[in-house]
Amino acid sequence: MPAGSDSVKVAVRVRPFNQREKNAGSKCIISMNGKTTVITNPVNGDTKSFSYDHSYWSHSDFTEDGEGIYHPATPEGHYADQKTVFNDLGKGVLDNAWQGYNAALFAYGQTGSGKSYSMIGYGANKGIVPITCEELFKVIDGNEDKEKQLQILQFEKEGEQEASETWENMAAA
Ligand SMILES: Nc1ncnc2c1ncn2[C@@H]1O[C@H](COP(=O)(O)OP(=O)(O)OP(=O)(O)O)[C@@H](O)[C@H]1O
Repeated sequence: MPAGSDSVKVAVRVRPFNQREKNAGSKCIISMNGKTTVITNPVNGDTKSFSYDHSYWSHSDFTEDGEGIYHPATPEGHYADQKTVFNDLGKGVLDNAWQGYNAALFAYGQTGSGKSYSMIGYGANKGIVPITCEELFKVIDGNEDKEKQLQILQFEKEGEQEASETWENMAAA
């Protein structure tokens, strides 16, 4: 990554309770304050704090607009929506890619924790990958004087390249 910016960024995101968790009367033991994530032991109230580059509160305090997109319920609300996550994480990866740097973004977490939601998104709530692709093609399409080649690789299993497609902009004069 360019001088002056961090080479690695780590972010944590907490999703809303699913129906099973709601039915079970679950209590959220995570709280977030700025970049800090705090876990509270429900038995004795002990807390442990961890600091990351970003701690995203997406557990509550959101509202759904007419298109089905989730936003903070109030202008000063701390709910982290998809656009916020893209602006903080995806945009930097894209900017670095344009400058010729290799960049990688991966999601880690247990099943159902929200990896696909953040990376791909569901319905109108597009995740980092589709927003990044939109931005990528906006720039490529507006740059008709240059020849560009975009290669999409999909890895299903470690080390195994399942599919490879090449998209070329041959508009160069
Ligand atoms: N930030 C969020 N806001 C609203 N809903 C969310 C959020 N993150 C996850 N969800 C919802 O939680 C459910 C589980 O999320 P998701 O499918 O992304 O998990 P996953 O980690 O990719 O799971 P798996 O490893 O099993 O594929 C989905 O119904 C998704 O819509």
